[in-house]
Amino acid sequence: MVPCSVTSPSSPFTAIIPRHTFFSRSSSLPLRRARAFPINSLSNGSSSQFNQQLFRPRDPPQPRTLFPGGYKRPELKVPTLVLQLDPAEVLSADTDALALIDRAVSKWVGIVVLASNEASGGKLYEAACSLKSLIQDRAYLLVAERVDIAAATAASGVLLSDQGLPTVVARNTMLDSKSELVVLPLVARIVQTVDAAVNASKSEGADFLIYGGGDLNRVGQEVGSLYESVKIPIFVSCVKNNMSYADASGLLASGASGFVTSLANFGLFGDEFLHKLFGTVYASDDGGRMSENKLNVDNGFQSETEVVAGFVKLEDREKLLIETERLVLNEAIEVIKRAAPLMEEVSLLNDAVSQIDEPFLLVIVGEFNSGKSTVINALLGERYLKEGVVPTTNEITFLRYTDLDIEQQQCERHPDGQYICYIPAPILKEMTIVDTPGTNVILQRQQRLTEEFVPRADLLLFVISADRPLTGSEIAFLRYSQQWKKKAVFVLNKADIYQNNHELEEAMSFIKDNIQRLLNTEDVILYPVSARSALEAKLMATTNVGRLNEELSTSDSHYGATSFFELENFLYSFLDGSTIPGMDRMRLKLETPVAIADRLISACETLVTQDYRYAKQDLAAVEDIVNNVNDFALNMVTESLSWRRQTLSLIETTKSRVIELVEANLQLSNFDIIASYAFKGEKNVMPTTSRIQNDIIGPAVSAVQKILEEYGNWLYSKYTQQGRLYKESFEKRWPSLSHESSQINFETDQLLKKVDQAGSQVIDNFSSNAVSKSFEQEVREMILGTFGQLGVAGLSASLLTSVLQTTLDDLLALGICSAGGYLAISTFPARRQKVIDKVKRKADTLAYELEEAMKKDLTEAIENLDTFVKVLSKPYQDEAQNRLNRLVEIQEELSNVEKKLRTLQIDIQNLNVS
Ligand SMILES: Nc1nc2c(ncn2[C@@H]2O[C@H](COP(=O)(O)OP(=O)(O)OP(=O)(O)O)[C@@H](O)[C@H]2O)c(=O)[nH]1
Repeated sequence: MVPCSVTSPSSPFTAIIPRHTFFSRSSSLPLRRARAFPINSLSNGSSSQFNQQLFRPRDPPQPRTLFPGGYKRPELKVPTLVLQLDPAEVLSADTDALALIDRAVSKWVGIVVLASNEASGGKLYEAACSLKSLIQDRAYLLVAERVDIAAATAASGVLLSDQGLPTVVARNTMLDSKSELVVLPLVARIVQTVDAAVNASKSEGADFLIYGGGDLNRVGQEVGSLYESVKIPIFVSCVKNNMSYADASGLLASGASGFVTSLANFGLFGDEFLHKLFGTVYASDDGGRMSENKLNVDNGFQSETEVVAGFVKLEDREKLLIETERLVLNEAIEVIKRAAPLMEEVSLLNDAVSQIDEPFLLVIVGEFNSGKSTVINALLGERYLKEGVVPTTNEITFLRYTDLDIEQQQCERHPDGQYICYIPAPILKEMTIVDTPGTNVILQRQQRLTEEFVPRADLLLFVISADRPLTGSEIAFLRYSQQWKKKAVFVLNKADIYQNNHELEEAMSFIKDNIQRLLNTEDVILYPVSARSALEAKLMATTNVGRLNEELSTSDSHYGATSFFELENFLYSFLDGSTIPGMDRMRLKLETPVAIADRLISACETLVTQDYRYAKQDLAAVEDIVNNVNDFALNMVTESLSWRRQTLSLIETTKSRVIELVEANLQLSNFDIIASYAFKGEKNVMPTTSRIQNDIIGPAVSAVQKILEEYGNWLYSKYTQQGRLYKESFEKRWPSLSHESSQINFETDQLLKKVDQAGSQVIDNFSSNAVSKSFEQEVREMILGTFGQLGVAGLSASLLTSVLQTTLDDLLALGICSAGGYLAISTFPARRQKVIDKVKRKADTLAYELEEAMKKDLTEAIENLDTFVKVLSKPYQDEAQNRLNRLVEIQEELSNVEKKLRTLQIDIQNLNVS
């Protein structure tokens, strides 16, 4: 199957979806809430066990982040429209239809469902691919029924009919098909009845429902009746209905999260209709229910959204700051992604940015059994969380506020191991409390879950148990949390176990001193409490939480309980924006993402600096290899000297032997013999000449030829071997680049081919025959010169006899011209010397030419090698240089964004300064 050419493989909003968030409305109050059951019963009921099994976090094949506890959950802003499309509509060449889809997803539509409508698999696949590239990340794309096609096209999920696959099977099939998925696929179900809706939302774990069509009044009523029992979004199918404004607003008012529309119907709505519809919904006040939606709706039609809960009700100044912060942090995210594309922890920052205006997160941490759950229960005034001597908290548990009574509270269990529980405790109006698994549990997963969560905390409440104050693992955890610059408040719980005040004070000062040393600060807040006593006291007292603290703090004499209320007072003052702790709280909230960004940026800087150093080293290594040719050349020059010496000495020896022979043979005593050869003409070779040629020069030439051949081979093997060494060095150091350079390989191989050997050419051009001939010519000229002066009278009889037949005329002429024998003969040594000089000159010239030619061969070989290395090194050099340039740019970007973060930090610190 040809893969979709769609670039974005993940669901929309991936970048801003917090891993723990189950639809953004859970970040405040759910739009629809199920009937509540006690939190503890979640782990008791059989259906919940089934759920636990279904939603057991899958162990990813490889950790994808530092926080491998689970997947991200997609986030959906409601109310929204679901656009149902037919494959034929998508594949038609109707540009108006495509433009309408484009308009729909750019503003009103959050989910697009591609109906299968009996289309062939191929058509459906094609339509899904086109749709995906058309809608991009602007809406979720779900394929009806066909999990295989949803998986193949990297759609966001699948819509199942009530007869379709079980939800969990569909989800797991999609997860299995893409091991690198970080965002959970969406699985929605079409239901036709109230029972089916309840079943699909609870035991099946569907992400949202589409309530089947039919009479809108009836459907509206049924959806309304589901309000209490189904907490996931319900969209009413109105594909076949002509929706009036009254119908649509009625459905939304009854609790529907939106409705499903066809393209044709959507075309009829018009912007005014939609503005009016959604505008009314947001403006209406139905006792809080609709206003709760406003927190989460921001896909184009909530510009004047008014946020309601706790700290999200921000002053203009804070709002402005948050906007600036969001911009800077988004910029930081981009820079981090560029600087360290593999740094998966950037998802932390994404999460932090997306939660920037969510309620304050008070995160309770501590070793297992230290009393975290009891502390939280005491804060909440009810035994909402399980307590026990064995580890009881296995998941990150978010406690959020609900104004529904205790019977209606509810928990949502997420596949990534997190609970979100809604509790009507007043403190939760102002902050979300997060219970975490103990940090020294044997199961590493729990420890990891807590560690992962630390960066997201706005304030850590560190619970230390009085029976084991400050253990090694507590210190390790504290150190870890400080890497994220987290502010922590310490609680010494179970203070009731101390026999007396002295013991307590001793423990307090031990803990304080150590924490002060560890955190390098004097400012350590430590409350000794007995959470158990405080909880018992609260439970015994009146249910009127408003009066409770006051009454207990004055009436209860138990130290632990009383001091617990001091902790509570501190936390409340922390929540009050008009107090100094309250201002601190705002700052902490704003600083949380900045601290994460800081940490990631500094990690990036370390990485980039390291990369820069590596790139520099690479560049230097390339230059070293290139420069090494000089060293190699020097060595070669030295080594080549011996070759030249050998050659020259051979020529020298030859020269000496020739001279010796000349001197021995060109004697006046055997002048007649030489002269007889001279006069016999060129056809007769003198014995001296033939000895020079055959015995001396001939063998010498062969010997020189041999040396030169060996020299050539030596040269060739040396520089090709060196060339290969260079090549291997490059390939070994940068294996990833070597396969790309096959063209380079070819070019460089050509360069390493044998050089033309000038030395051999010189010696080949040197002919011993020609040299002998020229020598003989010289001798002959010498004889004739001498003989011409001597005259015929000076010649011996034998000489005359031998020459008379052929050169009588000349001899006569010579004799007539002769001035005197003595004079003639006396010039003989000088003439012989001339011959010897000529022999010497000839030999020296040859020696010179050979030496130059051998040097030329060497130079050429070195130049070839130099060019070879330069060509070979070019891609490596370019790569290192480009990397270096890019890293310099990134360093600059990092330092710019860091400066902005600094400014932001100053602004946050000056939050109260107008
Ligand atoms: N004496 C005494 N015992 C306490 C106090 N607070 C909690 N405990 C007991 O300590 C045990 C552990 O309490 P939990 O609240 O479950 O501790 P936890 O830290 O939440 O435990 P995990 O969730 O398993 O990590 C329980 O038996 C509690 O009753 C206290 O103030 N005094």
